[in-house]
Amino acid sequence: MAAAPRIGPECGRTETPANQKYRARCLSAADRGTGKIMIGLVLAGGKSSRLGQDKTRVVHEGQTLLTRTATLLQRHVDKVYVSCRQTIDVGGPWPVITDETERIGPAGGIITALRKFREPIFVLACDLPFMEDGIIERLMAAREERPRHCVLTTWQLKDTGFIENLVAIYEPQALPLLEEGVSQGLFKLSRLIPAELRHTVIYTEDERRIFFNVNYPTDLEQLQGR
Ligand SMILES: Nc1nc2c(ncn2[C@@H]2O[C@H](COP(=O)(O)OP(=O)(O)OP(=O)(O)O)[C@@H](O)[C@H]2O)c(=O)[nH]1
Repeated sequence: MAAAPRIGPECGRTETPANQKYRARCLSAADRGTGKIMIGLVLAGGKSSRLGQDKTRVVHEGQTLLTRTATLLQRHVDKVYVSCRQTIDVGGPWPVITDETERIGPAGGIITALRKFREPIFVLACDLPFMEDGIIERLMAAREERPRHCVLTTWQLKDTGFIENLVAIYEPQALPLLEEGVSQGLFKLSRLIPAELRHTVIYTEDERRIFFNVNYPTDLEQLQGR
């Protein structure tokens, strides 16, 4: 069965003229945007409410999750920024970008960075302790091969179809779609970019452990082998 459309009148959202215009612009985007990605964005502005402690400070193998993630991403891009709701001590050389719009979760951080740079951005959540260089490299290679209209290159779990929106490359052409969705009250990234504008790379059940993320105290216990 075909996936349900996530944008437009078919899914109950109002398709405004502005939305249609943005969509057409994205679909006809001529600049394919190949070449090295310069900007990396580590998302670190969450509330960690389920974990009950600041997940950026969780230490794993001698490093905080924030330091580990920023250091990993730094190996693949020119400049890494840390995305937060307010200025924090990131414990490293990475500049902080504070969200222009609050209370919309990771979308706020991504929108703020896309507005600032107008360049493709490699987005990585800070709570992925087993993330690897190979995953970043494979996503970058996949971006080079994407259909030219796609504004997002991201990972998808083979068996369930689950989309990993926070290990992903957002093109500048994604910005109007994100802004439009947010203005309509949609904050979940999975609903902001329609499937036809998304280029996905499949990962298997065996690779799932690489995408393990720390959300709950039980995840932390698992991470620390308790
Ligand atoms: N810049 C920014 N990053 C965010 C925001 N909300 C979440 N993130 C980051 O996005 C990633 C995924 O966050 P979630 O696990 O969904 O949310 P969380 O706030 O960390 O945790 P919960 O409060 O338990 O939902 C993490 O790296 C967060 O730090 C936000 O409002 N702004």
